[in-house]
Amino acid sequence: MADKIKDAKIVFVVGGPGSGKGTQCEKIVAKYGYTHLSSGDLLRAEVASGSERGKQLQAIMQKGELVPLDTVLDMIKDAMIAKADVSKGYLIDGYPREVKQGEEFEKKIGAPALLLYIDAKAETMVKRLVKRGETSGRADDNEETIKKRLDLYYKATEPVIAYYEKRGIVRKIDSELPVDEVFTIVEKAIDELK
Ligand SMILES: Nc1ncnc2c1ncn2[C@H]1C[C@H](O)[C@@H](COP(=O)(O)OP(=O)(O)O)O1
Ligand SMILES: [Mg+2]
Repeated sequence: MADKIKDAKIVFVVGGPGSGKGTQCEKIVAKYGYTHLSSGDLLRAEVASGSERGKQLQAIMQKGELVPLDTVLDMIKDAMIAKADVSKGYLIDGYPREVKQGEEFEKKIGAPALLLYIDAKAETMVKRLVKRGETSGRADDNEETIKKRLDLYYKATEPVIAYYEKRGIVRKIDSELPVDEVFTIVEKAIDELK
């Protein structure tokens, strides 16, 4: 399996909830033809399927907590294999959420070539999420859960950035700017990979 995807670029897309990861990933897909895998979307699809596993996941996500590592990693891996023959690159959006998740990913799948750190202020993220909550239908886009997700982001996910910074693969993206300006910075980071 690792063989099948070893030539494809792996990009981790890391940032707080509402920072704009999904928005930028969509634009990368449109321009570069990468495969976008959002761990949250994969999990929500499982919930929507109504399976027993989905029900357990929903309870965890509603509380703003992290779901078990193996569950997420298996889903990402299956989704990557499914696209292995056509994919030039993979955007792994919303994963790793903690350093351990990154280590496990590398053991089972491969090393990232780049980490896009989508950076916005807490205040900005809250505003965007509350707004997104008006239409997203996401059970976790409410103020109480948003606060928990932000706390968990600062505690568990920021160390991920420090971990990969040591390898020199982190590109910090100022996501306070308008979407298209953010993308201009993103494009430079992706173009460096070629
Ligand atoms: N640079 C930007 N300026 C203004 N709004 C933005 C933005 N990037 C994203 N948004 C909006 C779109 C969404 O409604 C909301 C959250 O964006 P998202 O891409 O869904 O975030 P994430 O996937 O990181 O949780 O904020
Ligand atoms: Mg998202």
